[in-house]
Amino acid sequence: MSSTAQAPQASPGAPILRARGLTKAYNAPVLEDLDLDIAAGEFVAIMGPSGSGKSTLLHCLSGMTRPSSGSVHLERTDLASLDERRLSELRLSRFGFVFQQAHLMSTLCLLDNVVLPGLLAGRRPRPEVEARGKRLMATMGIGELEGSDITEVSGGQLQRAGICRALINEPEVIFADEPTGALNSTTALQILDLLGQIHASGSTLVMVTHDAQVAARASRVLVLVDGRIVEDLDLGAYQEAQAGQRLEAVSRALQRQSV
Ligand SMILES: Nc1ncnc2c1ncn2[C@@H]1O[C@H](COP(=O)(O)OP(=O)(O)OP(=O)(O)O)[C@@H](O)[C@H]1O
Repeated sequence: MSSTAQAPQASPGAPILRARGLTKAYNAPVLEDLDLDIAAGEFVAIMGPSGSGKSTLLHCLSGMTRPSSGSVHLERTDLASLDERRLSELRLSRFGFVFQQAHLMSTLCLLDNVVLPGLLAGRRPRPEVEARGKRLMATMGIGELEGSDITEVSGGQLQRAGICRALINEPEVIFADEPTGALNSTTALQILDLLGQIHASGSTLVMVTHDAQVAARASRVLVLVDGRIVEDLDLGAYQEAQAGQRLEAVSRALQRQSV
């Protein structure tokens, strides 16, 4: 087991995620010396032009990609201090992932797909994991589809199952990359409502989106341009009901950056 470098003792209200000097380059620089704190319970939307580094930022924050330099801490744990096995355990047990496509396994029924990360984590007995999977599927409105093959259900139902799978290990942070990008507008709204409920229940949510209307659901919007955060907008100042004002604030921030 590798040693786990730890940051100084976290104080109350300390960020759940903290990036310092985060830099990532492939052939060219993608993220440049980025500092970011995300507090527990925040719903952060990451926006910006195509190629600005949104997905790369999400991947670095979630330990899917290692930064070229700089650090990412989950509470007191420095992700860079973990070897691949420990990093993968951390991702499995403490993070949940929702992608544009649910990427479910075609050889498993929906329930078996949902519970798979719970079984892999090995923290709870199978019956307990299955009971949680069934509860999640019922909450997400797909309880009757437990035994269904993934080819028998709609894109929205697949995405609901993908969200259940992301929640199976009760993650501290849920990362979503364009979670509604492949859905029609009605289904997208339903999925956004579900993500909103998950946030309202206390989860931390970090979501990449191209869509200002989607970002307006967040409590905070980051605008990324050329790998730098050029706008950090607090939407928490607006009440939930002030949807129009939230959307205008996001649109103004994007216009300032000509995104
Ligand atoms: N694995 C990789 N190998 C090489 N280059 C990469 C890799 N991942 C991303 N890039 C490059 O990094 C840059 C930023 O990509 P990224 O996907 O983070 O941007 P984005 O803002 O999410 O874009 P989009 O909105 O189009 O999805 C792009 O130029 C991309 O080609």
